[in-house]
Amino acid sequence: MIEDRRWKGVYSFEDSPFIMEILTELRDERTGPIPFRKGLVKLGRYMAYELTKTMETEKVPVRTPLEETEGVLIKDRRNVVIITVLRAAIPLMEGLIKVLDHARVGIVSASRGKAPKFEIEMKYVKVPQVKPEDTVIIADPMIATGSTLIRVLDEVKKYGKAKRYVIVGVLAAPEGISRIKEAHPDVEMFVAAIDRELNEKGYILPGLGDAGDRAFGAPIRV
Ligand SMILES: O=P(O)(O)OC[C@H]1O[C@H](OP(=O)(O)OP(=O)(O)O)[C@H](O)[C@@H]1O
Ligand SMILES: O=c1cc[nH]c(=O)[nH]1
Ligand SMILES: [Mg+2]
Repeated sequence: MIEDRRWKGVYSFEDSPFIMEILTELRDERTGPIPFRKGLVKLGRYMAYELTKTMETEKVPVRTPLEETEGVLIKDRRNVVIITVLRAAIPLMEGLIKVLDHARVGIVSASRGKAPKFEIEMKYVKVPQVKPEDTVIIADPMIATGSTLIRVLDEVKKYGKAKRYVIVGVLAAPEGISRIKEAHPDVEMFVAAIDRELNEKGYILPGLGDAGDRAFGAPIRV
């Protein structure tokens, strides 16, 4: 996990060959929906494991069949809310919750409109009460213009003040990170990699394409 020099509290996993190998398969245009979803689940699991290294722990007594010794309890792992941003975060959340198995889960829908406005349509919001001891993890694989996550954070912050707000994603563009940090400076970000830029349609370059469509197929309008 490396903190990027450009922003405070923004980390990538470019130092982890295993996470980079999963990302390479996700980027590959030949990867179909089944391995794509499996890759997102794997990333969620390993990124959650890495995230536990940043959580508060305490020493606890434990009795083995032979004697009393000292063990560890990750206190913060008991106080997690995962916000799943439809659609593409569904498999990422499935991975995160394997490690953060005590998590309460909120679901929000967010659909980004076309360039140049990229208006966010948010029709469905089901979020649990957020408590002061909670770490709120917002799962969304793609952080492009940042509009989606700014809107999600504005919304989620209405449900109570958390100890930490943490975005977990796969790829982020520098433009999106800067906009999110400007609007919500308290937010930490953990992404597999930070890519170069956005194209004129708001897609991340080199990126992996449309994460929702690659995981679930392109929707049609009827
Ligand atoms: O940072 P932004 O510019 O706001 O873009 C990022 C958003 O775009 C994608 O969602 P999309 O609207 O395509 O919905 P989907 O997951 O249903 O495909 C992605 O999953 C993010 O939520
Ligand atoms: O590159 C991008 C940008 C937004 N949403 C995606 O799924 N991919
Ligand atoms: Mg999409």
